[in-house]
Amino acid sequence: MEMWWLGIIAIFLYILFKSQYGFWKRHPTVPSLPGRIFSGNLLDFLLFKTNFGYHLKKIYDDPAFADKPVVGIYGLYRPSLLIKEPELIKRILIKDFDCFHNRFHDIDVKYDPIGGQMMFYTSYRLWREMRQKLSPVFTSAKLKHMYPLIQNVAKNIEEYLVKQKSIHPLEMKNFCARYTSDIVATTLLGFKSNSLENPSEELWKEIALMSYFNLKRAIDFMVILFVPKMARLFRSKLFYKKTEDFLRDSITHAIKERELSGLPRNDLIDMLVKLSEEAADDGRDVDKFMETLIAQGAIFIAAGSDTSSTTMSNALFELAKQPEVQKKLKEEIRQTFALEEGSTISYENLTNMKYLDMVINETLRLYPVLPMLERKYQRPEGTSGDYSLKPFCDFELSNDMPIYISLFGLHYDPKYWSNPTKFDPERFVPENKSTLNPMAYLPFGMGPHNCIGSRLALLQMKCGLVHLLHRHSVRVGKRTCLKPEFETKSILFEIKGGIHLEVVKDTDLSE
Ligand code: HEM
Repeated sequence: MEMWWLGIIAIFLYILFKSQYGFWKRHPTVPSLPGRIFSGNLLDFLLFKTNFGYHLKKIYDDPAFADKPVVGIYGLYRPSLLIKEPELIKRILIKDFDCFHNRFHDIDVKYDPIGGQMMFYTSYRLWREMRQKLSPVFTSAKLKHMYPLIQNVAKNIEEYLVKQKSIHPLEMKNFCARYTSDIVATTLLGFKSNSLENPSEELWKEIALMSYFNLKRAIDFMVILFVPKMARLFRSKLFYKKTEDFLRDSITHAIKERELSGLPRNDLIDMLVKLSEEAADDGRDVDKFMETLIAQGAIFIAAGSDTSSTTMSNALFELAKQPEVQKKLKEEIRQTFALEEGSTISYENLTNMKYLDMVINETLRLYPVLPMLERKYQRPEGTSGDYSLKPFCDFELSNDMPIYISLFGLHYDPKYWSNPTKFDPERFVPENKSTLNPMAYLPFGMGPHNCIGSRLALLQMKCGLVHLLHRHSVRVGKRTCLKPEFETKSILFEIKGGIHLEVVKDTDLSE
C-alpha cells in the first residue's frame, strides 16, 4: 500500500517538474536552455564542478545565444532570466528600480536574524532605512579621515617585507587578507590588530573562517540562492555558529565601549552608536534593534575584507606575469613618493594616481570578485500586470521571477572589449573612458543597490599596493600556477589554492 503512495507521489512530482520545465517552450520568444529534471540548468554547479559565476558565463557565451538580449534558464526548477542586453540591464538596475528593488535570494529573519537583516540580504524596507543611514560612513570626508589608519596598516606590510629575506616566497591571497583584516579592525571596529606579525589574531582567524566553504556551507548558500523558502528546513544560515557568536560579541562590545568612552572616531561604530541612540529616542525596542545593527556591522566586515584582498592578490598576480606593466606602475609609485619626499603619500596624491587606477579597474574587469548580480521582479504596490521586456524581447516578467546578470560574461564579451582575455590596463586610460559601455563593466554593480563600500575598497587596495610595491617587486616563482582554476564552492570568484609569488627587494631584482 505504502509503495503505491510512493509511486503516486513520484508520478505527481514528475508531471509537476515536467510542466515546470516546459515553461520556456511555452514562451518561444525567449531563447532558452532545456532544463533537466530536478537540477534545471545547474547540474555542474550542484555537483561542485563549477562556480555559479563561471557557470552563468558559459551560458552567456553559448554561441546559440550570441546577440540575444535575454536567455531563459532554470534555476533548479524555477524559470529565471539571464539578461545580456546592456540597455535592459540599465532599465533593471537603474531606471525601473522600483520594480527590481529586491535581490532574489532570501533569508528567514526569524531563523537567521543576523544574515536576514544584512543590507545585502534584507528586503526593501529595512534595506532603504539602513542604506540611507549608513551611506555617510563612506563619504569622501569620512574616508579621508580614515586614510591615516589605513596608511598605518599599509606601512606595516611594507616594514614587514623589509624585514624578510631578499627573495621571499608568499601566498598573496593570504597575505592580502591579513592586511584587509587589520584594516577592518581599525576602520570599522575601532581597534588595532597586527595579523601579519601575529597570525593568531582572533579577528583574522574569524575573517578567514567567514570565507571558508565546507560542503555544508556551500549547500547552505545554494539553498539561500535558489530555494530560499527551504532554508529553515535545511537549517541553512549565512555564517557558521562560531562566526555568528564572534560577530555578535565583538560588534556589541565595540558599540558599548564607544558609548562609555564617548570618544568619537568617525567610523562605522560611531554611526551604529548614533543609530542605537536614535532608536531609543524613537521608542523602538533597543535590544531587538541591536541585532539589526550587528547585522550591518557583520556585512561590512564580511564584504569588506575578502573582496578587497582577493582583488589585490589578483592584481599582483597579473603584475608578476607582466613585468612591463609592473615597471610602469612602480614608476608612478616612485614619482608620487618623490612629490612628498618621505615615506608616505597623501590622500589626494594617492587618489590622483592614474595608472594605479587603471591597473585596479582592469583587475576588476578580468576578475569580477562577485561575478554576477541578481534581482527579482516585483510589481510596485498598487499596480497590476507583468513587466514587458519590449522592445528587446516580446516577453513579460511575472511577479517574483529571478533575474541574473553575468558580470563575468559581460567583462569578457568581445563586443565590448577587444582581446578580452588580455590584462591590459590601457583600456582604462582616462581618454578612453567615454568609449566604454558603462553597462558592460559592473564590478561594483550599479544603481541604488550598488556596492556601498566601493570607495573604501578602492582606497584600501590602492594604499596596500603602493606600499607593497614601494620597495619591492613581485615575480612569478616555482610555485606559481600560471593557469589557475577557480574555487567551485565559494560564492566569490577566487583562484583555487591561492596565488604563490616571490616578493623581491628592488635592489635584488637582477638575481
Ligand atoms: C573589491 C572590493 C569589492 C567589490 C568588487 C564589491 C562588489 C560588490 C557588488 C558587485 C555588489 C552588488 C551590487 C549590486 O547588486 O548592484 C556589492 C554590494 C555590497 N557591498 Fe561590495 N564590493 C567590494 C567591497 C566592499 C566593501 C569594502 C564593503 C564594505 C565595507 C562592501 C559592502 C557591500 C554592501 C553592504 C553591499 C550591498 C549594497 C546594497 O545592497 O545596497 N563591499 N559589492
